[in-house]
Amino acid sequence: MEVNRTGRTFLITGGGGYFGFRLACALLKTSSNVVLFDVRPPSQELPEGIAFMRADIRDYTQVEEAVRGVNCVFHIASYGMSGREQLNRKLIEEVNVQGTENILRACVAHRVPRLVYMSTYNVVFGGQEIKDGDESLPYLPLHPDHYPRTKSIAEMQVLKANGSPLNNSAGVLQTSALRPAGIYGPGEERHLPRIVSYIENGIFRFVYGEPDSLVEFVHVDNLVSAHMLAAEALTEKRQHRATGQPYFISDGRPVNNFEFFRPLVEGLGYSFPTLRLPISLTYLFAFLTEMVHHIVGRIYNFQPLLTRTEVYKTGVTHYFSIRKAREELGYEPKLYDLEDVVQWFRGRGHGKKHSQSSIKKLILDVVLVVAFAAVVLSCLPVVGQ
Ligand SMILES: NC(=O)c1ccc[n+]([C@@H]2O[C@H](COP(=O)([O-])OP(=O)(O)OC[C@H]3O[C@@H](n4cnc5c(N)ncnc54)[C@H](O)[C@@H]3O)[C@@H](O)[C@H]2O)c1
Repeated sequence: MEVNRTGRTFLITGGGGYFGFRLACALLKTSSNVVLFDVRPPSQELPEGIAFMRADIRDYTQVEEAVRGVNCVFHIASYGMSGREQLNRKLIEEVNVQGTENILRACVAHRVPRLVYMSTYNVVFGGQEIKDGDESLPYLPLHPDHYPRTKSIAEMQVLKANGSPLNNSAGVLQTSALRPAGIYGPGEERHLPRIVSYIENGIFRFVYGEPDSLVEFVHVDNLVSAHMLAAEALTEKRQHRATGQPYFISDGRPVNNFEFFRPLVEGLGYSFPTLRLPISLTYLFAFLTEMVHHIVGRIYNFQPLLTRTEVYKTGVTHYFSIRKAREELGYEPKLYDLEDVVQWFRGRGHGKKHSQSSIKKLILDVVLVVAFAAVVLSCLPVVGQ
């Protein structure tokens, strides 16, 4: 790893991921040195001025080495957000909780004055309806699964560490936490490829929940600007305005989850589904999928079609005010749509080219009908009680 330690140096944990790399490229334009810290390298080539360190936040020695000489840490690395990752409790705990402890300890020991933590909506949301919530909402006392529980613990650790005296009386550590909505943008690697594969494989045949249920998204570049503003707002120049504070960050436009993706479905040449299922039935289906994964997952760790958490994250209304971020950080989201995402997928050969064979379609229909019949049948004893 070759870094020029003169000038400002930013360390991005999880910098090999989609968001971390995008943030790094934006920071580079401000003539800063950037170090990416990740267990995997970014999928794109490293521009000059960005260094990559292959390392693990669970290893304190590696974290210590990375933070030396750094002015600000963006702590983005995490594990367990979606799909089968959500079911690996041990790794989720180690990366999200112990990893964050290591980062904070190393910042104090090596006199890093600023840290911005990438948190999530899910520290306060666990499937209950929230309309125009704000930062006064309490942390959810009981989390339905490990990812939000550990993100919540980590966020509390980060905000509690605010004001910690740095080693050798070199001032104090200033911290802030950003809680973003679901991230989208061209090249996004976590949600969009999975959604596109469901569309292309004919699995996206139904939507669920109420048509007027609302959720939120954030374009990657709006989120990048929020991170840069938060880091600025931890400096003396901005009167340490963001110190010890959490902020909800989104595009500021609540939307129905499935309607949000309509331009992607149609832009790739597919029809938007007309079948709408009750959320309770979909939840039960997700529960059964998780049960099957629990039994079969040790032999074949398949990607579950949907988990219960994903069902309520997409089907239950929850959106938050970005007023605090506007007022205190100066955050002003730009208007984006899914057009660049559609073009990104089209540019890589995606999009409907010919109609699916009727045999394949028939088999898929039968599989889906059987799966849902199993869900309905499994409800019957409960209904009869
Ligand atoms: N994707 C979203 O919609 C969304 C929404 C809200 C919050 N977030 C938060 O954004 C951040 C990025 O999330 P993501 O999952 O979407 O992106 P991601 O998977 O692209 O980034 C996470 C990165 O962390 C790295 N990482 C995992 N374990 C590590 C370890 N032990 N040591 C070092 N690096 C490690 C991964 O290799 C990966 O590159 C996370 O903190 C997540 O909680 C994401």
